[in-house]
Amino acid sequence: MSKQAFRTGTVAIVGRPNVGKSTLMNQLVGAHVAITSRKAQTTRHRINGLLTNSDTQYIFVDTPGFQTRHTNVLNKRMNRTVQQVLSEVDVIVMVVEAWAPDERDEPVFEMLPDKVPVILALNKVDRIKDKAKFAHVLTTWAARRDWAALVPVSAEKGTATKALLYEIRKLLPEAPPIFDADDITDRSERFLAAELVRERVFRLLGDELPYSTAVVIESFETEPSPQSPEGFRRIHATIFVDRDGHKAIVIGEKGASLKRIGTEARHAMEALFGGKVHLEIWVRVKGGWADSEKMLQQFGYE
Ligand SMILES: Nc1nc2c(ncn2[C@@H]2O[C@H](COP(=O)(O)OP(=O)(O)OP(=O)(O)O)[C@@H](O)[C@H]2O)c(=O)[nH]1
Repeated sequence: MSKQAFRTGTVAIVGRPNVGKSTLMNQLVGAHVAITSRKAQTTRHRINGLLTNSDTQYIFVDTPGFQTRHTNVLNKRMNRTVQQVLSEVDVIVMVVEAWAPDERDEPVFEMLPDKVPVILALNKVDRIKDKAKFAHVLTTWAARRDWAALVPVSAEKGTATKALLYEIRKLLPEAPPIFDADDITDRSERFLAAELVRERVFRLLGDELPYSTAVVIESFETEPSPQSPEGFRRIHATIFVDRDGHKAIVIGEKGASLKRIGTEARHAMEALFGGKVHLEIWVRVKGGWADSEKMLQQFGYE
């Protein structure tokens, strides 16, 4: 049998909050996920995860801060960024909940570009009881646009996620891999953990905090865990800012920003490291850090 041509391409996973995007991403990329913010400079977009197997490299790109709930100026601008990213990927996977179309899916649906193939992943099928109703949901979605495929999945149980990868592969261009499969193994988990927190700070607050933050991992402990062979990690990080005003921005109203940074960074760490993570983040003001060579070294910027 002749060997299949290698395929490499970019994939964006979109969907309204809580439909299971992170869970799906974790299932798809498994242990091979790589957050490679430095590497990301070699492609046009930031990378959320990477899966390389014998014939395909899936590059899952980040769609920063897609917001449907609030429509302030910043969010509108961020949504334009999302649209830009979506128009440039090879494949889009739109995730919805399988039991019924939901009007909250509409803003995401409306953002889908015409020129990029879109796969509809109907997630959480493990909770489907009424098969006839589900068939109706499928037909309703099928009529809405020319989907590349409709794939019922359970991100949580891992049902049909292989089928989804198969459908994605079909739509990727023939090309050699961009990343080595194990390119990041020389990066310590500690380093990656700091990058993940920093990435979230930039992703959520980048416009307000240009380059004035640094992240230091104060402690990083891995304990054995009966629930997971990869262990349980306790990570304590500090976000350094150089002004009190910036500290307030990072923390946000009633701590909302910091909470979101923590939750998203923790999800990303769990995807990357494989086991559960307990993440604690503090914000400290350290004036002028960006000008101090000693501090820069301490923060890992040579
Ligand atoms: N029953 C069931 N629950 C699922 C499945 N996939 C995800 N969930 C649950 O749905 C909830 C949301 O999952 P997430 O992966 O955090 O969803 P998300 O779309 O990334 O959410 P945001 O980060 O808010 O955008 C979690 O409680 C998951 O456990 C599934 O296949 N079946």
